[in-house]
Amino acid sequence: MFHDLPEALRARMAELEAIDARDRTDGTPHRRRLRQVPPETGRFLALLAAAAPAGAIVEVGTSAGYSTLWLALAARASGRTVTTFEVLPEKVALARETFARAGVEDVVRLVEGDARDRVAGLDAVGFAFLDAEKGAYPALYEALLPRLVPGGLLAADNVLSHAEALGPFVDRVLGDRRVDAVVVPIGKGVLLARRPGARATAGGAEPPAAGAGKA
Ligand SMILES: C[S@@+](CC[C@H](N)C(=O)[O-])C[C@H]1O[C@@H](n2cnc3c(N)ncnc32)[C@H](O)[C@@H]1O
Repeated sequence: MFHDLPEALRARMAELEAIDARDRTDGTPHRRRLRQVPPETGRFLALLAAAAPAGAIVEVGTSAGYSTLWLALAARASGRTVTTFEVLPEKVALARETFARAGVEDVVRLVEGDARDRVAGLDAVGFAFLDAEKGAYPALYEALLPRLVPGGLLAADNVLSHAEALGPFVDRVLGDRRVDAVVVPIGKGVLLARRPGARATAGGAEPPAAGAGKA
């Protein structure tokens, strides 16, 4: 996925990385800042999404579409699509520009509006990524969890950078018997939860051990 990135996609990623870095130092107001995941988190999300069981890839919090580009790589690699939700019209416009310029419109569906009103319409989610306002995480988690397929994954960003605001949510998920969860110290801290239920290997059977069947 990460080798030989299409030039148009690589160029838009680099442009958004530069805007995001500038935003963080030049006093750009919070609402206008892109507030993107760092590249290592993007790569991590792409690997998780590509390895997740069959089902849609869903993102809440598109901004200008930087993390969506990483998820689009996973979508291409695994033959699925990304549905991404963004509430601010100015961010929707930027994201549309990103997807057109990066050439990923065929694998990305951008939904405008508050995801809390819209995730109920989803089903069979293989991978979900939460990167929205922190106060919305508990409601979004509860709405998305029943929509995860068995073995489906949910990742939530900023759990270390916003440890105080997200602490109660993280504790609740870590103690939630409906999932297995862990905090991964990558980037700004990713809470990763898996809904149990799927067998570990395709077809539901373990591959034969090396040498099995030999006398
Ligand atoms: C941290 S930024 C997302 C950054 C993006 N994931 C990336 O890494 O490139 C959060 C975005 O979520 C959007 N947002 C916040 N709450 C939302 C909600 N309830 N539904 C949809 N979008 C939301 C904000 O407008 C903002 O653009």
